[in-house]
Amino acid sequence: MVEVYLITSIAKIMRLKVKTNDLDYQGQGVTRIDDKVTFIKGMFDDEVGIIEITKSKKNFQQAKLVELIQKNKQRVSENSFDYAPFFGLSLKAECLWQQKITKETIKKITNLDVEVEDTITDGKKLNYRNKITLHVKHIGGSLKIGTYEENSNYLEPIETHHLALPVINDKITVLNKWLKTFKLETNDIKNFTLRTNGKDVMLIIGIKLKFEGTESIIDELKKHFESIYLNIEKRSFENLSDESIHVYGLETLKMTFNHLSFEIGPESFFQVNKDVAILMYDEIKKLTQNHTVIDAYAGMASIGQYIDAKKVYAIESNLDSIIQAKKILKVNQVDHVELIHGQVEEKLEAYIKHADAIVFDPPRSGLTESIIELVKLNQIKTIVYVSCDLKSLARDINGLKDLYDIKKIIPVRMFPSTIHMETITLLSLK
Ligand SMILES: C[S@@+](CC[C@H](N)C(=O)[O-])C[C@H]1O[C@@H](n2cnc3c(N)ncnc32)[C@H](O)[C@@H]1O
Repeated sequence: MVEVYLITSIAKIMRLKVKTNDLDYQGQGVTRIDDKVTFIKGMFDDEVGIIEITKSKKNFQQAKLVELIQKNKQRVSENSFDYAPFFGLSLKAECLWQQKITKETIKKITNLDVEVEDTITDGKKLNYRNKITLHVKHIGGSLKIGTYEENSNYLEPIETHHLALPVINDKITVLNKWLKTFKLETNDIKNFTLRTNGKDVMLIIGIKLKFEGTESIIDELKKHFESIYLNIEKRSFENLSDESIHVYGLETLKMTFNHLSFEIGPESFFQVNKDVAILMYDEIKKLTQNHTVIDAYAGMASIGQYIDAKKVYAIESNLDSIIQAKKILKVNQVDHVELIHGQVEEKLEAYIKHADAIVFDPPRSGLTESIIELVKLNQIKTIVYVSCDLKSLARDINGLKDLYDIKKIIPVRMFPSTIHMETITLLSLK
């Protein structure tokens, strides 16, 4: 029985003492209060704490931790950040949680009981991201950079981003200092994206409009960055649109990736955690050895170039990635990869007959029904499905399960200390 009692009730603030018994897929402690499931931000499972209810709905409640009284044995710190809720949890517990939610999500959506393998990890907790976007807002009379709290427009100013590589943090210090010195009036800077190859740093300044003073800002920042782009907003409020204008220094950053190298532009897709991406690609390499492979959603065909396949057909819709990939194939002396520019939905049919394996690495939305039908129609033998979203992965497995068995499913701790992860699933034709 969960111990719950009212500590205070002033106006609408309710403080309760509770014990959690589960850790949900958002990394929040879970308990029941008056038969309502309650999710508590800041708590893990098996903890006692004083909480405050922040939202109450018919079937569930949302709460936040006010004071931790008894901690989970796997808690290694009481600190946490909105963008890194698992900062306080041990490596072991984080990996087990990834296995647990993988198993549960697959079971819930497909009704299949799967054995989930050990999580792939390099053991790092912090300072791994080679790309970070920081938002910009006027606070207390000056521009501040920081991250937005989830589902809010409150900007938390930061001096350091704990997930970013140290070289990026050096530049965050530079940006903070610069914003303090040059009291900018503009409301037109939306964000700063910083990308690095570990040495050089590219700054992408996201702006709404080119405003008076843009040139002098660039002149000032030139002293501190190896490469600068302006990214002018089109219609959406997405981080990067197609409108990136090179204004200073290197046009691309050279990124080494084991025996390969890549040129990263402001919009090229590249794995944000390079060391773990190499571990993930090593696993994909084992699963596709000597096959004729379609690398679907290929980016710069980085998987296709990395694996030991007889032949790879790499399909990618982003032209910039295809252009970069074309240049880099020569540099990497890779001749087994054929690049195909276009949507997987349109191009797969023409190439599927030549292949005996497909590597799918789609965006969060996963595959379309037409792609699943095409795969089933062609009875492709091996599918390696790399996913960054468990729900769409499970939905797609559900569509394939009458013809395919899950042979392996491995969580990949690509984004340590956060609730985000990747998985590699090996599916074989029955
Ligand atoms: C998760 S990334 C994977 C990139 C690559 N496999 C890697 O490991 O670097 C997904 C890629 O799919 C591309 N993409 C998104 N929708 C697509 C579609 N319908 N057809 C082809 N490519 C698509 C994106 O441009 C992006 O490069």
